[in-house]
Amino acid sequence: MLASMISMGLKSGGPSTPLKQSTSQLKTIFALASAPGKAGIAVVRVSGPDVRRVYDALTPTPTHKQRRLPQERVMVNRSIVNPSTKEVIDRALLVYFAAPRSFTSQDTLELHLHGGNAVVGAALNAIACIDGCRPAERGEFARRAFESHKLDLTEIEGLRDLVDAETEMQRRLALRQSSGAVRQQYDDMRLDIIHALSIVEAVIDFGEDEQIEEGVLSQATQNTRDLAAKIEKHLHDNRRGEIVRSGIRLAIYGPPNAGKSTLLNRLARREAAIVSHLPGTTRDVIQLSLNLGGYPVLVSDTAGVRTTDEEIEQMGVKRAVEEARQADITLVVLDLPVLLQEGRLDVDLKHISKDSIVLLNKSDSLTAPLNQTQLDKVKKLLEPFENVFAGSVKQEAALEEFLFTLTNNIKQQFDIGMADMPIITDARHRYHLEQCLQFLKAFIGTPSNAPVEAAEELRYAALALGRVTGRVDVEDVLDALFAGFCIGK
Ligand SMILES: Nc1nc2c(ncn2[C@@H]2O[C@H](COP(=O)(O)OP(=O)(O)OP(=O)(O)O)[C@@H](O)[C@H]2O)c(=O)[nH]1
Ligand SMILES: [Mg+2]
Repeated sequence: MLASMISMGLKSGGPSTPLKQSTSQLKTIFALASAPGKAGIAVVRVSGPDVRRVYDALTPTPTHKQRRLPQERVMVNRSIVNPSTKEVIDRALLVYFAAPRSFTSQDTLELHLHGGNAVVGAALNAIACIDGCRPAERGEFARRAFESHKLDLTEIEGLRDLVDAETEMQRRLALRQSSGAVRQQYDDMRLDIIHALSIVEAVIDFGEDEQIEEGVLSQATQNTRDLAAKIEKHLHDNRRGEIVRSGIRLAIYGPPNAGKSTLLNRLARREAAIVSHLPGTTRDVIQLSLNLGGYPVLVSDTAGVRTTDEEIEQMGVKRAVEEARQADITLVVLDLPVLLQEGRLDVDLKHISKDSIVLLNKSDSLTAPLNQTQLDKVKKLLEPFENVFAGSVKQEAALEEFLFTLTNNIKQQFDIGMADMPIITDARHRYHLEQCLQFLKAFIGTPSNAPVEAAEELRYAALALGRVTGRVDVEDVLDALFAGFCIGK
């Protein structure tokens, strides 16, 4: 019986009541919402309790007409005036969003002005003179959206990432997160924990006697085990979400003179790095951002690795090794003719990940195409590397082919297909999810005759998940759950 009541309780447990407005929320805030500088349009956003007054002050109305805010969500054309001088600032389009149907949940007015610096400056000055208004702090509109429970932290982070997205994959990831899909998953997991917690709480209150249906507690433990396994799976996502969000770090690594900087320049389509026939040309790490197949890639060209007495070059080599160590992908570039001639690797690849891609460069300067014996020999030298390609960064077709392979490799490693999109896009999420998992494991390991301790572990687990979304009100939800119960009555 208890099980069915709990599920009823879960359904009836609606969202907790919104927070009371803080003093700062009682002020009306305003800011330029579009990018600063000249543009066709500039959008100024005003939000807070004084929006009606701002509208009245900025739009002159013939005395015989009653002042009225425009219909919500309908664009209207108005002359904007300076309330003190009555001078017309601009003829603009205005949209009104009535509370709570706005981004901040408060009354909001958007002014779509002509996007000139003087127009925007005059409009902002005019609003600043209206009582109760002040310029918004960084992120304050989003903060109000969060505080009014309109958005949770993951959705706000998603919005921030959507604005920052430079590539298609970043956009996809951010859009999914900003539209609440990630929040939903965390909320579901949190609800599972609270469900288990309510059962353990019932055991504490009433003991494991006839009032609690047999098997309910063991079912809750099993559900928690399933949840722990699910969280573990999320944590083992190869950090795809975090990496795609911040950019995949790709290090070009190899001995001097192999063509590393030439490759970087071809990728950048400009002379980003100095190229010369002299070994040891590159000393510092040279970085640039690229978009490969929709994935953001931060490419680093590094100094050629060799033993040297030259102090500056030694520093460069150290940096190169460090860069390869930190990279998500390493691209090893070797000089193929030299490799064939010397019959041995002229760079130590022991510490380089075996998933790295190896480019055997300068195939164009071979006197004859690679034969099978040579190929086998090279493969043996490069064991256990499997992603090995021969080509030349100086030949357009070969370079295109190599880029195609590289992009596919990136797609495979960092795939964020719609079906299996990672939910962790931030180290913050990972930290709290790891914490949650620890508490769940502690719960699973707690003996059944210690329900108080077990409940405590679940409570912490729910709090850890709540920290991801910014909802830490376990008690609220428990209250709502228990309101639907009739245990012991
Ligand atoms: N024939 C041929 N020459 C190449 C190719 N790639 C690079 N080179 C030449 O090889 C020389 C060295 O190229 P870099 O790109 O400076 O080599 P690097 O690996 O950056 O060298 P360091 O900075 O010294 O580590 C230059 O003269 C390039 O023009 C290639 O595919 N074919
Ligand atoms: Mg170089």
